Amino acid sequence: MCIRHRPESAQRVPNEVALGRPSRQEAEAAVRTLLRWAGDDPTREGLIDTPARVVKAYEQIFGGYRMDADALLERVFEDVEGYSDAVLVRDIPFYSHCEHHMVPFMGLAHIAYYPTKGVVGLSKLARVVDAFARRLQTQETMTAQIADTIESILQPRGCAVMVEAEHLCMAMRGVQKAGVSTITTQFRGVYKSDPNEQVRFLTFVRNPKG
Ligand SMILES: Nc1nc2c(ncn2[C@@H]2O[C@H](COP(=O)(O)OP(=O)(O)OP(=O)(O)O)[C@@H](O)[C@H]2O)c(=O)[nH]1
Ligand SMILES: [Zn+2]
Repeated sequence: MCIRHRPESAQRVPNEVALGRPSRQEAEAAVRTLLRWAGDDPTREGLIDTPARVVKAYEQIFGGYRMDADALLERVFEDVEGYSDAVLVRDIPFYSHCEHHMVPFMGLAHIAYYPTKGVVGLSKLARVVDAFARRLQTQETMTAQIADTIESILQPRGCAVMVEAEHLCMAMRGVQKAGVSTITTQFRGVYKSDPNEQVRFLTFVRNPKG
């Protein structure tokens, strides 16, 4: 097993101090404002604890801003008998929020990479998905960020990421089309240069579970 060390400058966590993060009290007051704007009374019994609950929920669903995705891939297992074929982790469920409406989009992520100097713990790939999903996102940005992190930290021969999701901002408001699926992909290394690798990836992703 080996742990890679990275320079501070390589870490990609937004700097909360530089962003001037508001206090919890300020965040709760903002929720009360939105409740009033929506037409309800934040002082009624059913809503009295809601601002605190919303802020607590935001800590989790936007917890990705405080996750260092690069660090999640630091530990590599080298003792795998020279295994060097693709590793594909598919059907990773995620929940994110679109940066345009702050409304959820959710779906599945599929990730493959060709290891070079050992393999990474499988759960860590799912954690990388969460690190980017738990932020305000576009699906395209999230897909690219996952691929960028795997490529820069693991330096694999190739890396493929596919994300398929439904955006509630298209289902419950606006154009109101439920059940629409959006698919985004990023192919790097051999997955970019060799169309056969893309086909193999898509075949594994689509292969029915048996
Ligand atoms: N490309 C992309 N678009 C997204 C994503 N999430 C939401 N959108 C779209 O962002 C667009 C925002 O469009 P705007 O015209 O600025 O906002 P709007 O008036 O609320 O648009 P409507 O949703 O059409 O009512 C919409 O077309 C959404 O469907 C995403 O992850 N990727
Ligand atoms: Zn949206």
